[in-house]
Amino acid sequence: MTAPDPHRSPPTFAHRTRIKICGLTREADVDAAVAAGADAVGFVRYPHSPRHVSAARAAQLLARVPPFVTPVLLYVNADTTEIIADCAMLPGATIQFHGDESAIQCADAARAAQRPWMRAARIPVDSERDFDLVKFAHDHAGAQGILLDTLVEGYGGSGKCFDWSRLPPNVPAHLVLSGGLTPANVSDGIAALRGRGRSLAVDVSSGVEAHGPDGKPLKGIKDADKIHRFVAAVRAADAAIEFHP
Ligand SMILES: O=C(O)c1ccccc1N[C@@H]1O[C@H](COP(=O)(O)O)[C@@H](O)[C@H]1O
Repeated sequence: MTAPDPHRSPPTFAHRTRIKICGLTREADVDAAVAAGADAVGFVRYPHSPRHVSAARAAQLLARVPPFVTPVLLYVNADTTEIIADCAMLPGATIQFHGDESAIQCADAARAAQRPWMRAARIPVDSERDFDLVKFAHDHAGAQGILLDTLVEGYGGSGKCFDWSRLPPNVPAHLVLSGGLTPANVSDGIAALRGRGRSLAVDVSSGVEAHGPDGKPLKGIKDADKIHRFVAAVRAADAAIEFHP
């Protein structure tokens, strides 16, 4: 066997941006997300969302998910008792708090449900309004990650972007970029956010949904081709930015 050359330059690694596909309501869409290589699949447990699924339906969908793909349950101002009951039915799920919950409410509910949790930071689009993401990350230090979404009426899933360039350069948290991502813009989002947090993941819902014959989005119905193109765009962005340890 040849001895390794000590003068060879160290290997370079392409960073792997993790991917969550959210708002799944159908078996075919869960299968498409998994087949495309998604790391996480999201189920909306907010009754006012057009993508809402019951806990029983989430359990049916989750039953198809293979090992090493993380289910995520999205809540908006839900009761802790509901979250605990869901988590008892839905093994291995991470909790995503996407409403007006305080940091203490998030931490207490997640502790009671014995699950890791993410907190959505809802960033204003209005450039006059500041959002202190570093303070937000400190306030939610118990969160596994901070998910960045656009501040909209109706809490989320709007398909709208915020201005990525206004985020601070160093955020003491694992970041998940969401809000209006699509196969066309996700590589720009990754380039804008890479290196600003401890790690970077992306999350998409509207941007991989199907449209009806009238051109209107079919909320909760995904398009398998868009999911594949979204994942391919993320992988291409990763390959374009090499990471030197
Ligand atoms: O999907 C919803 O209907 C929803 C409702 C309430 C809060 C959050 C919601 N979705 C999440 O919002 C972000 C961004 O979504 P999009 O890609 O802009 O549509 C994402 O985490 C969704 O899961």
